[in-house]
Amino acid sequence: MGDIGDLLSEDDEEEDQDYDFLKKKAVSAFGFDKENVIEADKTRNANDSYLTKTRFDHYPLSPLSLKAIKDAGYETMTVVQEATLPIILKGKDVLAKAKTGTGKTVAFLLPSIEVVVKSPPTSPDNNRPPILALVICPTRELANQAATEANTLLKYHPSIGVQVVIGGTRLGLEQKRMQTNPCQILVATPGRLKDHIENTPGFATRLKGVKVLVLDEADHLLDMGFRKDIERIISAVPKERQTFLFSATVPEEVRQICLVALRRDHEFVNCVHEGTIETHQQVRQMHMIASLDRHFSLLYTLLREHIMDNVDYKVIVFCTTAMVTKLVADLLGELNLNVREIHSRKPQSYRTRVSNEFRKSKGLILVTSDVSARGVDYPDVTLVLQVGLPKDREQYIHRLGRTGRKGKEGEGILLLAPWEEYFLSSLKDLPITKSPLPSIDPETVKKVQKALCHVEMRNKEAAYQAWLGYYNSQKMIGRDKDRLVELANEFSRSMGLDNPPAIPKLILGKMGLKNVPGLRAK
Ligand SMILES: Nc1ncnc2c1ncn2[C@@H]1O[C@H](COP(=O)(O)OP(=O)(O)OP(=O)(O)O)[C@@H](O)[C@H]1O
Repeated sequence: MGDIGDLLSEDDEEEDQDYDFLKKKAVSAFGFDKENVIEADKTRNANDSYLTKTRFDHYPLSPLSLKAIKDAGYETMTVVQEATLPIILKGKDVLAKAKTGTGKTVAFLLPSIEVVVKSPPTSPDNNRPPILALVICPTRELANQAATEANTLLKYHPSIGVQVVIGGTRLGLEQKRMQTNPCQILVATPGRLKDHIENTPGFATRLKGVKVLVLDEADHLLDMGFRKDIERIISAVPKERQTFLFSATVPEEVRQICLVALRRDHEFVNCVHEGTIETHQQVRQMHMIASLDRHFSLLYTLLREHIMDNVDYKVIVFCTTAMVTKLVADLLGELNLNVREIHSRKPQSYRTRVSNEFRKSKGLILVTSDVSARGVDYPDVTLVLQVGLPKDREQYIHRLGRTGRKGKEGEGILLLAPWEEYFLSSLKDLPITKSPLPSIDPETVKKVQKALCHVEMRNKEAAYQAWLGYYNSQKMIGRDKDRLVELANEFSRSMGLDNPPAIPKLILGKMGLKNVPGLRAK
């Protein structure tokens, strides 16, 4: 993504759709009132455990799948698996809401594999063998992760194959793999799937065999810039199919939009009981308010304290954009912390390698943009630190959900500037408490300032431009352009710059910031 790409959030966010129009269209088309809402069994989940006592062999699943489940160490079903499997096995569409880290991937993969197992084998001379199950994920890491989980479950199904199509890899390589290897199950990111529909000979024919469509992180797929791609994908698969939409968050406005993908008699399985919180009780949530000029020193202090208190520390630091992520990673590296970075400006091979390394490691800090906000399953993360305004409440919840997985404990800190404090009103139902700021000794301030001097100027320029683009798109901040520029220049000073970097006129034009006082154009 070029410079302009940084003005958008990671996923090419488009202008918010006109929800009212879509809501009316969806409700009139499908009759929202037909939806049947099922609350997962409350009694089982009294202590907020993610596991039930129900064994997988309680259900008529393929013995080969059960064998793989046993090998994977999955002894009993999680709440969402127990709640959705019987409904899916009855052939119904499902919209499922369940907390982060509670096994949603297996919940949709297991029944998808059952559909494949029960489908008649394709004749070997069919050079367009049908793709029977299509799983859509919003990010590349998530697609790779879901494919890996699928392969775990397919351990004893040698004739069933999973393929992955994601951006950042050569289209031709993916075409070859899908042609030469079994591909009854395809896991894809929306943009790259659309590429194949439009450019891979015979691919559209193969999609006509789809019996199961899964939208993982469904609310994200339906509300961001993905919408058009998702609608294109839905039009490319048969209407006669089962559809599963899964997420840890299902905001009301998305409930309506889900109807463009689901049958009117679908079931809404809600594993987050009414009146309970959408985050995990065992995850301690704090927020801190500090002026921008203290953020880098505070971040360093908080990380050092966490490292000293947790020998097996494993930290994720979320930043607002790819370029701010790069700046923070460079700074923390200069401060000799053990840091890796993942964002959209890194090549896919690098992202995959770092993602796999972080999954297996402890004693590591991953600085990342929202490409790692949802779904990625990194075991034993001890702290999630969110620096600056999350895109919205849902993104805060998903980011926090990178810790506290599988019932484990965890910690979340949200670091905001005073003018970002309004965001907390969207979290008021969550157990997030205000934490006093740790004391920052003058030596630390000096050390951070010195480290900042070693961060390349072009990284600071890119971070400044991306910062401006991000906050320009946040309604509460971006609507007062003069104030936005004042705040951006405060951010510029926090990077140690005496003068804010100049920004190309074209970019300023795109942002609607031409001639705003305080900006330098080039
Ligand atoms: N029945 C089970 N028993 C034990 N562990 C399980 C079971 N099912 C899945 N898991 C494991 O639980 C972890 C979390 O699963 P998964 O990543 O699917 O969570 P999720 O609900 O999709 O989270 P998110 O909302 O963040 O996407 C994974 O490591 C997975 O292997």
